[in-house]
Amino acid sequence: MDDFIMTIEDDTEINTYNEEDDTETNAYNEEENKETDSNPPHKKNKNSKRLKKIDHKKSISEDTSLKENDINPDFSFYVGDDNFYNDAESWDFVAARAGLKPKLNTPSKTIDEIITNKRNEVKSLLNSTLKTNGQSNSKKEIDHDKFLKKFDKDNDNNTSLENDDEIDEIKPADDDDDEDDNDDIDVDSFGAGIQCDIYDNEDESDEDDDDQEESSTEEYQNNHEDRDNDSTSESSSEDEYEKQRKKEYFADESETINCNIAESFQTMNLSRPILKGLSQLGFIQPTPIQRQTIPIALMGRDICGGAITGSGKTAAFLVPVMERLLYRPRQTPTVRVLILAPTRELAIQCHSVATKLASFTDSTLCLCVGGLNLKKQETELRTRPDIIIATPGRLIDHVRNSPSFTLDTIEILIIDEADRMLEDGFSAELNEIVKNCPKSRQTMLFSATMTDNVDELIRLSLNRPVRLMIDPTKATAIKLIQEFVRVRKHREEDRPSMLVALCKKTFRRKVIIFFKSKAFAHEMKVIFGLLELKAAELHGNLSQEQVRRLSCKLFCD
Ligand SMILES: Nc1ncnc2c1ncn2[C@@H]1O[C@H](COP(=O)(O)OP(=O)(O)OP(=O)(O)O)[C@@H](O)[C@H]1O
Repeated sequence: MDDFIMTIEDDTEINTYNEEDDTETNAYNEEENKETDSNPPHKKNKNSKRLKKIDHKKSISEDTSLKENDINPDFSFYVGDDNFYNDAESWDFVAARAGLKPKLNTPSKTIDEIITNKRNEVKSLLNSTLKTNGQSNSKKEIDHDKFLKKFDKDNDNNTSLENDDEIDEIKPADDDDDEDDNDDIDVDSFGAGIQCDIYDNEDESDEDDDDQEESSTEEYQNNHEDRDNDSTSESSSEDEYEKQRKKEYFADESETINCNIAESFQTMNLSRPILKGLSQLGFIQPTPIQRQTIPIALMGRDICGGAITGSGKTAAFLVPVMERLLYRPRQTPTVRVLILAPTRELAIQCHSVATKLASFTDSTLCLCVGGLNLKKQETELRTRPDIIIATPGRLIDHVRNSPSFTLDTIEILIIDEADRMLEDGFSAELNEIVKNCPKSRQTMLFSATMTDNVDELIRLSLNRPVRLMIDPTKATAIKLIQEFVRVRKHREEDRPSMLVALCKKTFRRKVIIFFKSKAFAHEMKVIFGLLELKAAELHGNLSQEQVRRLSCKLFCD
């Protein structure tokens, strides 16, 4: 969408061209023209003589009248400072501006309008081609593959759609052996329900094997095995070392064994206002992560919690926080709890659960995320709310720029989606926040794929955290079936066309596709639109209003 908007904005810039400037230039040119007319005649003559000479040589076999028409004997080519502004004579914006004006006055189009126009254009083009080929009687659907090819050409895009046959040949990974025999045809395998670790191992060796000559295969395999053995023994000693480090870093399980007994919210010794808040949320029984986390968090221990998406991690950290806040000293308002989330959507979601949970308490909350009014937030922060729910960027903005706002009083630091926060994009911000919080705080990390990499966690200066991994053997939700399509390196350019084919033939409804970049997501949205596949894009370049409209559309339809 941005590409199109930028195009329109470029035009707008041209529109700012000053009429007065232009008039001045024209006036100036007229004067210059007069001066040019009065150029010394001898130079003209010299040039015309030279031209005539050349002309004479060339035109031996040509008609004389034609020659005279082609070459104007009065033409002069004089390169000198005086004549510099001669160029300006032809530099007339009138025509260009006249061409631009109607464009500029038209309202800017939405991406969907642009897609529809483009689609119609190509449709009519295809129809007319079919008619001229005498195939107009076949009222079949437009061949979308051809259409995409046409689109590719139009846009000089590197997306090239192969024949449908190729997509038909996507096979389960079990057929990998056959695939090697016929590499050109069946280069991509479709592995239904195959575990990823199998895929990973085979992928590497397959690619290597393809390039190996018969004679060198044995040697290669031997080397490979040797290397494997070496790396296995290395990794096993590394494992031992890591295990030891983890043992020293994390709290011993025996320390917390007595805590894992709470079967219901009532047996967790929670206060009435919290129990009321829970029942208002409709939470009757705690989920496994809540059952394990709440009692340990209430003891003030640091926690590294990992549980699958949708397992109730938010309430797992909010309940002990709310409970502890009931016993806080109330003389001076103080910011005591900081909850960090990687995105504003997650922060808003967390804030909404926290608000409901706190509705029977006197705890105060503040949402501190990008997109909201900075001044308003600053005023809210000055009231010293008990809990701040924030995204790292906006919080740092306040730490640096809001006078009198500090993190010195934080007693509990919670990092939601900690694995994402530990990624490079957030690491500098996270370090700065952690450095600004007091060392004596309680720290809790939660994530669906919680890391237990000691090196990463050391940065967050946890104090012998308790590791709570619910169902660590199951990396994903139980009902989730994972399949994969393998795209070989030399077929990378076919990735978009494969995706389109999958969405047209196999997964036709309610599909979410994740891309590595906003640009790619946008590009695919355009391609889908042109192919009459209903699709919407959702990424950080959209305004809050666009996201809200899209959410309504997605979830209310
Ligand atoms: N004890 C409970 N009883 C009933 N429903 C619950 C309970 N705890 C959480 N839920 C509901 O389960 C859903 C998922 O909860 P939540 O968002 O906290 O999960 P999560 O593990 O944080 O997921 P994500 O990783 O996507 O953030 C929410 O709709 C929430 O209202």
